[in-house]
Amino acid sequence: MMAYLIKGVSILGAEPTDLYINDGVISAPVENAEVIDAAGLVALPGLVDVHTHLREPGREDAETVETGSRAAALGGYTAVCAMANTSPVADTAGVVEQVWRLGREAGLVDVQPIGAVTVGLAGKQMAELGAMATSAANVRIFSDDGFCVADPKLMRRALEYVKAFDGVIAQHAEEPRLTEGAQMHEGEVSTRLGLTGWPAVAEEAIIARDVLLAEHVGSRLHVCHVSTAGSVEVLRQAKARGVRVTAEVTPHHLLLTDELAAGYDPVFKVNPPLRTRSDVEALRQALLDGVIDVVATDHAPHAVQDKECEWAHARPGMLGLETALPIVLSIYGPQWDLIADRMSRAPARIAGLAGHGGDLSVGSPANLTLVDPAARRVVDPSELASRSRNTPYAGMTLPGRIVATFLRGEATVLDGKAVK
Ligand SMILES: NC(=O)N[C@@H](CC(=O)O)C(=O)O
Repeated sequence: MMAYLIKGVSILGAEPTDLYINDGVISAPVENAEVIDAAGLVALPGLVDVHTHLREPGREDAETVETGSRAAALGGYTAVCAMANTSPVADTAGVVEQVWRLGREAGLVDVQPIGAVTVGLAGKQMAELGAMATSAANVRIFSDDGFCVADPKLMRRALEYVKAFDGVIAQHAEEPRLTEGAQMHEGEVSTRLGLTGWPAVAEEAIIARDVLLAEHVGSRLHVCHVSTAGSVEVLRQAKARGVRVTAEVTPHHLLLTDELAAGYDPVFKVNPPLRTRSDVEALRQALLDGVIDVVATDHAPHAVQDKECEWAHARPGMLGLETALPIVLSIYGPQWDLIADRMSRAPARIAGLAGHGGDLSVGSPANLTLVDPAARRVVDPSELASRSRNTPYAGMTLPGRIVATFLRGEATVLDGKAVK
């Protein structure tokens, strides 16, 4: 294994220093290390995504574990949690072990499978959560993402069940009766465009119900892709009462608004939908306050035929892994400690991923990324490592180039390029 000397790097914005990597860990100085000139670069703990769609098994035309892992490494990630809405659904020990094994084989990031809450994501019958938890994949997060666990009795039972192994239910909060036929955020713009609306209350009502259920049974709830100002208020109150709830926001909900639907370009169709400017402002503040714990990408690759079609027929979802850090940097600037917390430490804690989200001290696992905050890059969809092209940021100039990423001391990205 190669040893590295990362020369003159700023750890989380501190004074430049030399960082050595040897034998998979941050080490004391060693001889014969490969020197990386890191003047002007910032070292962060490797990013961790609690919400990634890798599409394998089933939709390898949109993404595979390997292509998604490469996109993740290029985005500065060292671990991603793979959502269960594959085909077949990741609702058995067999499927989660398959995804976990594919992640190991790709060897670019740690791929931690998420298990489905219900069989086939159908919301009727609880999946074998225990079997997934005790499998080689060691599943701790369970989610029907793409669908809401709408049945309150089933949600309660799932919350109770995962307590036995300190698991967490990650809820896609969407009251399905309130979003039937929905195409975009319900508001002024949807009225103008004549598209069926997805009202904010459909998200807020489920979060309100679920924090009460989690409180009642004393279990852990995680809320996926929070998108409205009202949801932030529900979460703020629940946290103040001590409910064990965590929440994520996506880069696109921190940046984009429903006005973008006006061109009917399906690249802006996503679930939950892009909201209003005041929602965006509330989400930004909530991430600062810690009411929202993490930035999660909800990286949702889709094949061309599923995206480049009429708005109503297009699948919802956007790419996220390769642009997340630049988007966050463009919003918050060089607040490195905040970025490290919301994109690495907190997600590693939620997902129970020991070895990630560390402090880069000597002896700790060398999971880290080097960023050039001064570099700017125009997003070119054809240059992305993802197998899909559905980025909403095409043509935008974003700050922050990911120069290198290390997974347990092995370089996965060097000079801004994937090593394998
Ligand atoms: N977030 C999305 O817009 N899409 C997700 C699933 C979903 O939440 O609908 C996907 O898997 O494509």
